[in-house]
Amino acid sequence: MATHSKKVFMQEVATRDGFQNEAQFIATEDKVRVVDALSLCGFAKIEVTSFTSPKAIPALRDAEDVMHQIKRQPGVEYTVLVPNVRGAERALSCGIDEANLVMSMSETHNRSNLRMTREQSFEQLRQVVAAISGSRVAINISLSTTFGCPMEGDVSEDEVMRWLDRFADIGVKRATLCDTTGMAYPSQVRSMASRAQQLHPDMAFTMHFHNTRSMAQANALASLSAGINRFDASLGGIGGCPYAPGASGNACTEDMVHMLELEGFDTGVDLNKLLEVSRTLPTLIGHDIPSQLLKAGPRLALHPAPEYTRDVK
Ligand SMILES: CC(C)(COP(=O)([O-])OP(=O)([O-])OC[C@H]1O[C@@H](n2cnc3c(N)ncnc32)[C@H](O)[C@@H]1OP(=O)([O-])[O-])[C@@H](O)C(=O)NCCC(=O)NCCSC(=O)C[C@@](C)(O)CC(=O)[O-]
Repeated sequence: MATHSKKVFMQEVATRDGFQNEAQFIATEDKVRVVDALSLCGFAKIEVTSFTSPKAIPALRDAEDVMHQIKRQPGVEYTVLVPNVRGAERALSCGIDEANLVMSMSETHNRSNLRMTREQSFEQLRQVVAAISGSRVAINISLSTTFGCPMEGDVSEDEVMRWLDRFADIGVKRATLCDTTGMAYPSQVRSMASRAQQLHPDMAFTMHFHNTRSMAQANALASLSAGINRFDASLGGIGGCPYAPGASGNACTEDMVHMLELEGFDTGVDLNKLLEVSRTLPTLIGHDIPSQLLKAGPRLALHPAPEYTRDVK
């Protein structure tokens, strides 16, 4: 099952998953500046924004403007979050590379986040897939609460596989298994990842972890051991779903890249450039960020020894 490939695809989500959760509106030009800087860091994909209801997510109400103003770099895929047909129409008018569809594996979180039953969501997304299929725009489905729901508890593997089957049946070839509020743990991740790939060997899977309970890095390694090498992560570790109680920061991109590179994986991401962008975040969003690497530096960022060490005989 495990591919043992050393290539890892990093997919940056801070300007969508991170900024959606900020109380203070981030100016459009600042969002564009961050996306443009991230575009030069070596990511496979950047989730720029979301085409959700501005009443639900006021922080991203400038989605069209951001999409029209960013400077796209060759080799980077630009994706956006799409919850319904209206969102897809808006997104397609902006020349997206990928529509990242979203629905939850738990009924309660779907109702909370998207104000639809899962069946209603699926019907909306089915129409989106039918409209986009055959065009140059790729389609990904992000399955929220795959590893547990903060309101319902555990979600069974069978339930996740049932929805994966339904999306595969309508032609979706990319799927993200999302741990919305950091409930996933490594053996659960290995089991879910193995079964999903066994049932859908032609589907490209991504893992989307939150570090709510400090298990994101362990879960990333568990995913790799099960053969999944695509990861969403968020600059500075910011983010979370505003409609999931207890949601907090995503897996932090720089912390993950640092660990994966030490483990011999090729992430393609320039860690120094990334840290430069991360360093601008606290001022931009007006608060501290969870990033450990920004505080500590890479493991060989050494400190001068205290003067007195020279006199110790
Ligand atoms: C799904 C809806 C729209 C339903 O919201 P609703 O209020 O039930 O929508 P509606 O269809 O009844 O429409 C109400 C109004 O919204 C408008 N509307 C409707 N759709 C759109 C749209 N796309 N864009 C712009 N406007 C829209 C629509 O036109 C109408 O306007 P009005 O007539 O009142 O002027 C809403 O609940 C919504 O936008 N929810 C998104 C919530 C969200 O973004 N959550 C965070 C992202 S998901 C996440 O973070 C998890 C993830 C992906 O990271 C993975 C993980 O960790 O799990």
